[in-house]
Amino acid sequence: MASDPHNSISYPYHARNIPYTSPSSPLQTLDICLPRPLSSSDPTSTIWIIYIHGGAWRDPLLTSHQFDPALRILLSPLSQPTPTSGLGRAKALTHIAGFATLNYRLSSYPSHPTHPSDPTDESRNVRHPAHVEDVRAALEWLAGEYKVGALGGWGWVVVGHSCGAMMGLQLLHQLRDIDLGIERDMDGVAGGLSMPLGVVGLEGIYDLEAFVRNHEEKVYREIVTNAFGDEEGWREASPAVMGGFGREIWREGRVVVLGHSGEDELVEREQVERMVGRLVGEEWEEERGERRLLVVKLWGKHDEIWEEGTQVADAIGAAVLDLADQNIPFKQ
Ligand SMILES: N[C@@H](CC(=O)c1ccccc1NC=O)C(=O)O
Repeated sequence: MASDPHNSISYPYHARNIPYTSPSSPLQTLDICLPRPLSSSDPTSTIWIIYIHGGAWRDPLLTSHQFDPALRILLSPLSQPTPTSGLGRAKALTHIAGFATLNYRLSSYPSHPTHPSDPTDESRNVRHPAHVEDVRAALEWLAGEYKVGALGGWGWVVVGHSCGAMMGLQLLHQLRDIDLGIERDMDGVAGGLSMPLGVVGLEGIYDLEAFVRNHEEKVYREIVTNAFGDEEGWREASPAVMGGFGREIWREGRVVVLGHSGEDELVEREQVERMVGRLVGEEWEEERGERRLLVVKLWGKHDEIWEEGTQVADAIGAAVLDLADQNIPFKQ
């Protein structure tokens, strides 16, 4: 563990529960980890990783901590059993300046067995686009505070699990909408925040209509209606339906990693297939090229993916190493 002689901060440095809005609810907070002093992470060769947890937009027990197992693995890559994956992770870590894992306001969940939502608690009774607006607020805070996605600062990759994967892509829609009417400068930065260099989606939901149609259990319709209102808004919220990830809109985009496990008991494979179809239709390339789509097969159940952590770490590693191999400066 290194330490900084000037202010005795030790590394890896962790800061938790930082509010990113003002006023802020306990859910509008984020956790940060810096593997080394930022002065030792050059923005031309390092990026930030931003994690968005899952939990069907409503589960109060799934939080920013969902990223902790993967973070632990990424921070100590050589302590892992398989030397080859350890080496890959070690190399990936050299290209990471910081990690942020986000909390965001949730939709209601009055039937939760241990932590039911109270109708007077605004932070547990929101509807789309409030969840992703919180994610955007977190990014704006990171841009102001840490120069993530800011001019002269660091590029970033957004990573999400389940509904968090959908939110990562919806965030691009949000940023694009802010962009409309705003002149982009030479470095592609508008409104003080650039688009990400990449997206990693794991066990993701990408098409709400298909998600509800593909499951008989009525909880699926409940979850989606609760988070998005009635059906007329579902298509517009679904990244696999709406697209908008092509070169002309997402100019900075260079890598997308989509992972799905055949053992996922909650989210069906068709979700990732629809998203892949959309991206291929927008000129993302599976084999090679500068807009790379990596589709990875994962193992384990829906939540086992983040609980176990190695596959989250390796999907992030794959995105980071792909960016590094493209040999284009990461800088914003
Ligand atoms: N634990 C969640 C369930 C959940 O997360 C979920 C259920 C079905 C399909 C996807 C899910 N999560 C996506 O973020 C709940 O209690 O609502």
